[in-house]
Amino acid sequence: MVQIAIGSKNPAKIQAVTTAFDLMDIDARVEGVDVPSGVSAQPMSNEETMQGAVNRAKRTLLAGEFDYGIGLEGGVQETSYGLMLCNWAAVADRDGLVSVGAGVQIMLPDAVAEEIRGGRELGEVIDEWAGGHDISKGEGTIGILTQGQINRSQMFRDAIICAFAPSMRSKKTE
Ligand SMILES: O=P(O)(O)OP(=O)(O)OP(=O)(O)OC[C@H]1O[C@@H](n2cnc3c(O)ncnc32)[C@H](O)[C@@H]1O
Ligand SMILES: [Mg+2]
Repeated sequence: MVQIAIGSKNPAKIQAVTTAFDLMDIDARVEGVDVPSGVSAQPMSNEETMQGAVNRAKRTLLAGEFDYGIGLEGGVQETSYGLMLCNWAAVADRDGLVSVGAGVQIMLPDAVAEEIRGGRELGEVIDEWAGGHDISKGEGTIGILTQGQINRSQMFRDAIICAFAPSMRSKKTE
């Protein structure tokens, strides 16, 4: 059984890891560990969000006797079509290898984007905008904006599978 630590206690993130390993047919024990991301509470670019995921993955791996540390981070990226929601996954292993993968991206409504540009966190803004509570722990902004077609857990699940792909390939050639 593979021992996996995920650098968050957010249930949507923990669920994403569990489902990703189920889909990859890997027998895994998944534990949530609270670690700092080392980036802003609201990362403002793809690069900063990716760095947050990598920091969490590395720190999580050191938190116990784990085979892999996983970091998941949400953020935003300014584009010529407005502010996009972006999400990154990182996997760190005992050999010091780190790999990353990303989730689908979606345009944020102008009213939401303006609040975030003004310095607020998406989690709080989306709750207000959608009239919800702790949306970031459930369907997520992606769930709200896609009418539930894609939820935060599914989005991170795919990002994790992409981040884990190099490890899967190296296992096969061992
Ligand atoms: O406990 P942690 O793991 O930190 O979980 P989190 O929900 O805070 O998630 P992130 O730190 O990765 O996300 C950074 C910020 O963006 C918000 N956020 C990111 N993606 C979101 C989503 O899909 N829905 C709602 N809020 C989101 C989140 O609430 C934070 O304010
Ligand atoms: Mg956070």
